[in-house]
Amino acid sequence: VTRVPSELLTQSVLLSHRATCHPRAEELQGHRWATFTREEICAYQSQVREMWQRCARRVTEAIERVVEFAKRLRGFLELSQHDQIVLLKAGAMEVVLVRMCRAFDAATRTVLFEGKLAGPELFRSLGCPELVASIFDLAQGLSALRCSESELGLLSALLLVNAGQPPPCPLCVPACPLSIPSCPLLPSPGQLRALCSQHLEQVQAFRRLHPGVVSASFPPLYRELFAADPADVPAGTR
Ligand SMILES: O=S(=O)(c1cccc(C(F)(F)F)c1)N1CCc2ccc(OCc3c(Cl)cncc3Cl)cc21
Repeated sequence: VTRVPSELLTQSVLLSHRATCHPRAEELQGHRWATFTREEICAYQSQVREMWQRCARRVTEAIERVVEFAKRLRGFLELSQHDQIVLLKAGAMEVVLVRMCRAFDAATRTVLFEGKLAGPELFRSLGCPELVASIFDLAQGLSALRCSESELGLLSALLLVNAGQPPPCPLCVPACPLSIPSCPLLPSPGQLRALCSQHLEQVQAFRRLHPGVVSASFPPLYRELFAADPADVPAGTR
């Protein structure tokens, strides 16, 4: 096994992270983002299907950037395609959720959405205020850590590599030095997993309320990751 010096590894993870985050770090620094007007917020709040479609498109774009990040991680492309898909299906949304903290503004508790700063109320028409609140809480907690891009990149790589593994039980962590050190401030693997499950539940609830909308107007990757019918044949095996 070729041992890569840790600083080389960190450097390559940082470069992959920087190249696949949006907005880029330079755009976030010093840029004063506008907030939505009352009229714009009311318009977003009055459209249920359109808001779901907008968010599904944004999530899908964010996941596509995480896929690109993974492909640039040393060794990822050496994995079998099956293993690559397993890790991405289990971990991409967790990385998307962690990356959101970069676009969170702690002073106003708002997050960038379609070019402007949005509070949780903008997403009211999604019909899942608890999930939206939990996502904002996660972004707030992570942004309070003031992680560097390098630290976020390493955390993202760890989440992908550990994706699908059962979260370490509190009793066995001390005995297993290789697990992610439990840091009280970092989101626990269980917390991220719970957010992803809540999102999945909400998608199922939306599909029951609005039959046909997801299959007719959501991005194919979103459908494959979050709304695959048992009858669907996974794209990778077509
Ligand atoms: O749409 S985002 O640009 C977005 C951006 C800011 C705040 C939100 C929200 F919504 F969290 F406040 C959504 N985006 C980017 C990264 C991301 C991760 C999860 C996500 O889940 C949206 C969603 C869907 Cl698709 C269906 N049911 C409930 C939810 Cl929360 C969206 C998202």
